[in-house]
Amino acid sequence: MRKPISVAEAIERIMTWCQQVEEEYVSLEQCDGRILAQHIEATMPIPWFDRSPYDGYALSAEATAEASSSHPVLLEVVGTVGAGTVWDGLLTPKQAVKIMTGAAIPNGANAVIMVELTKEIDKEGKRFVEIKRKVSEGENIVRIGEDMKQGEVVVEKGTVIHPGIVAVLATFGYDRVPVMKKPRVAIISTGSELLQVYEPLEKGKIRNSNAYMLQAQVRRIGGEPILFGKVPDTFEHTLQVVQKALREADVVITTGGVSVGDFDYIPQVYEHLGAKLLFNKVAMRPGSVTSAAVFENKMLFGLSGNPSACYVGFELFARPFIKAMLGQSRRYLKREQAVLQKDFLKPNPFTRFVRARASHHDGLLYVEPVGKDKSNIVSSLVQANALLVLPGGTRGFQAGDRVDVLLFEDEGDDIWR
Ligand SMILES: Nc1nc2c(c(=O)[nH]1)N[C@H]1C(S)=C(S)[C@@H](COP(=O)(O)OP(=O)(O)OC[C@H]3O[C@@H](n4cnc5c(N)ncnc54)[C@H](O)[C@@H]3O)O[C@H]1N2
Ligand code: MOO
Ligand SMILES: [Mg+2]
Repeated sequence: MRKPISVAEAIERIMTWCQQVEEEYVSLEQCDGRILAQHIEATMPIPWFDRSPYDGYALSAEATAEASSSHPVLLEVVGTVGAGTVWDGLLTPKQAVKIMTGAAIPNGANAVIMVELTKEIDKEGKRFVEIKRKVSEGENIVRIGEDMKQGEVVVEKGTVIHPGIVAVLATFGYDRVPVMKKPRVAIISTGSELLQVYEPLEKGKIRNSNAYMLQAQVRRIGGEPILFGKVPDTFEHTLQVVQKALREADVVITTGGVSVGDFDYIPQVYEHLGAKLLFNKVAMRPGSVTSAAVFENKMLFGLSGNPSACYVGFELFARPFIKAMLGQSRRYLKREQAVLQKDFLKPNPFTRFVRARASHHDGLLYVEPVGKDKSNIVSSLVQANALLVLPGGTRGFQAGDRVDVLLFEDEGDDIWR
């Protein structure tokens, strides 16, 4: 007899065994999608020199104090400076330097006027710029540190590196980027009925779909999946491959063979290894037989063989564990309230996680169950972007009811509620 525990209790038992992975360095070109292992602190102010945001003329604002359309001011243009070059002299109040966007402000200048507001005039072989309005001190100058101040934490560790963060890393000269090592996650499919996806079908056999589904789920959260293929349902074969996986990976996930059938060997494998069983029954549907055990500080997840139960088991248990290994605080599926769009009248003796599609309309989140809801179903995983959570002990829900949903693609929550 197996004793069911709640999902919350199962998560708690797992999470106490979680250890963060080490960090490693990858090139800037390869860092997107990885998880930052250190805070990124501004090592200098950005920009680090005063610069012009426009093409125009750098000048001393005082010289334009009396300028108007009836009394234009003429300043002598003593040079031109483009981005990347520097005008070395010291500007006097009667002078201006033509300046381009991104160029450093010359010494002596304290404002820039846009080229559209000026006219350049040639007089006795000299260049002058005509200015018909007052320019204030500091106008059109991007100041040192305006973007980022020295010492400021710009990106926190644990953040998934996205294109904007790549830009910040390049700005500070990160040629190599400290990221969390990817946890190596072994994936073992058990089942004598399983075929390679390319093998011809035979009566009673099916293709191994769970392995590839799990591989994609592991990748989606930043882990490194390692496929250990499929094993026939014998104790020896199953034990052997689990032992090999324990040697080579940080986390071991098996699918199938975890229930009470004659050829379900995962419970015996845990026992033979002397692994510490954390649970072997969770009060939930699908995936009530989901199990977890610890061997030499490595987590073994025994997920159901049924595809939808396997998918849900991964998202509820393996996902937060792997994300925590990666140092991410938002490790749990994001939970939100939504309006149910269709009746779901089945009673829920255990907490039920229904594959569903959530979508926003006019600021409200709506959710509807998708496809067939049995745990052996694959097709409903196509449309699902969320799980509808129907608490154990409830009798059924009607369209219009407020329900909880867990969102697959969201950044996630810090806590399991
Ligand atoms: N007497 C009982 N029988 C069952 C119970 C129960 O409580 N009492 N629970 C049922 C439920 S619910 C589930 S879920 C399954 C869980 O079984 P296992 O985790 O042991 O998985 P298997 O028996 O190995 O396989 C179940 C099902 O999934 C198919 N499968 C397995 N691996 C794959 C794969 N890699 N890719 C695609 N499909 C796979 C397999 O062929 C079976 O049809 O137990 C119920 N029975
Ligand atoms: O473990 Mo089964 O998927 O509960 O239906
Ligand atoms: Mg079975």
